[in-house]
Amino acid sequence: MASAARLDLDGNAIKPMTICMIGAGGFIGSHLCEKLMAETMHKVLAVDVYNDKIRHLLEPATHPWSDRIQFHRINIKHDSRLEGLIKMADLTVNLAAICTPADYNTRPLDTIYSNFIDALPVVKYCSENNKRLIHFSTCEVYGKTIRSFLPKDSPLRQDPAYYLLKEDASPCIFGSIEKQRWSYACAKQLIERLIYAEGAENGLEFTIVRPFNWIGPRMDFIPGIDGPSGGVPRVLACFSNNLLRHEPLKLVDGGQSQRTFVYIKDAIEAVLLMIDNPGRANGHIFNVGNPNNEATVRQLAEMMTEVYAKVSGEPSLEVPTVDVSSKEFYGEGYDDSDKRIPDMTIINKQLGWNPKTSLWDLLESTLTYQHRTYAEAIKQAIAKPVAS
Ligand SMILES: NC(=O)c1ccc[n+]([C@@H]2O[C@H](COP(=O)([O-])OP(=O)(O)OC[C@H]3O[C@@H](n4cnc5c(N)ncnc54)[C@H](O)[C@@H]3O)[C@@H](O)[C@H]2O)c1
Ligand SMILES: O=c1ccn([C@@H]2O[C@H](COP(=O)(O)OP(=O)(O)O[C@H]3OC[C@](O)(CO)[C@H]3O)[C@@H](O)[C@H]2O)c(=O)[nH]1
Repeated sequence: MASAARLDLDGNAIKPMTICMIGAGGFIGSHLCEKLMAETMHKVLAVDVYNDKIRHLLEPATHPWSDRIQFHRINIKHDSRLEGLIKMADLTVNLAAICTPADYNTRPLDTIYSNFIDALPVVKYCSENNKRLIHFSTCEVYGKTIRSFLPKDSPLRQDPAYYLLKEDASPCIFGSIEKQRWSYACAKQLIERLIYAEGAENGLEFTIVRPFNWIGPRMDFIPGIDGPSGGVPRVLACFSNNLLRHEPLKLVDGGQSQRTFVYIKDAIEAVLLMIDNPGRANGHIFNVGNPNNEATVRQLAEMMTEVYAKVSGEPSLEVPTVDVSSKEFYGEGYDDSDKRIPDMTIINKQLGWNPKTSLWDLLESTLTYQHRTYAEAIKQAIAKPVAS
């Protein structure tokens, strides 16, 4: 239970605030709502079109926090109630977005509208009403590394100067326009620039978060169980689905791309520090990731296979992975970030935050959750005769 006397990083008592959280029903939103209800006295106006992932917080009405969370089923594309909610709140956290790579090249218009156009009124209402904004961008704004353009045998490829991603120094390197994969990153970059300009010209108090592959329970959906059977979620859910169904994990273009993965619960600690320490967070762009948890997608697949066998007690397949081309998996216009390691200087200096959980440990708790939540439903779905 939350105690009233929480202190910020400078030793001052934190005053309870009202937070308008847009996209509260998603993966990150659900974890942030949980944290705010369990550990703070802040109030949340939770805005989303869905609430399945936060239903456990909304019902029953006897929860000790039930008067501190309200769900508003609103599509921010067209709902005049949004400005009123932002005005009512001290802080707006905007998480709403289309953010699954399978959509970027196949639904580029929806992707650009969602990540840029739909975010515009949120920025405008915050700026006009002098309200603080924490906006969720992405590590994808960095695009590809400089390293990826160096010859394969160049010794410079080992030099962090050519791959470490720094908020205030790294360039944003995207592919050509027909590589529609970059529609998302480009829309996110433009909204970042707009927010930054609102800060510079109109005094908007903002913080921009660039998440580096946050993963954990409730991420996306399992196709055919709690999402469309033909849907393609992000890699954690794709691989979980393969493991649950005893199918080989599909490695796109050989699984050579590299990512750093951070446990959602570690990352949420960083967001809470931003919420509670406006003096240290305002005006900053923060990388939030775990530089120690780097793996190629192939290594991730191998580790998830090993961890799943441990937590499920089921033996792994003899051939646990299969190669697939990106064109076959994602369609025309896909492209990829080669490597994503966050520089941690700014978040360390401003908020003293560091991630704690190793890749093995975070996969162990996440796959335990996936097995408990989905294994039985998958068994039943597989056993059900297909309707003719
Ligand atoms: N999870 C990550 O590792 C990661 C990495 C980089 C960036 N991000 C960013 O963080 C944010 C949240 O990501 P997530 O992983 O929780 O995604 P998510 O898809 O689980 O959550 C997004 C939520 O926004 C809601 N939403 C979308 N459009 C809406 C609209 N028009 N009106 C109301 N609600 C709407 C969705 O219903 C969903 O619940 C996104 O902006 C995403 O780009 C996340
Ligand atoms: O079955 C699969 C699914 C994916 N891959 C490859 O894994 C890499 C990571 O994929 P994913 O996590 O789906 O997405 P990205 O990391 O590329 O992009 C996300 O990063 C942050 C965010 O902004 C929001 O989460 C989003 O854009 C990738 O290389 C896939 O090709 C696979 O091999 N097999």
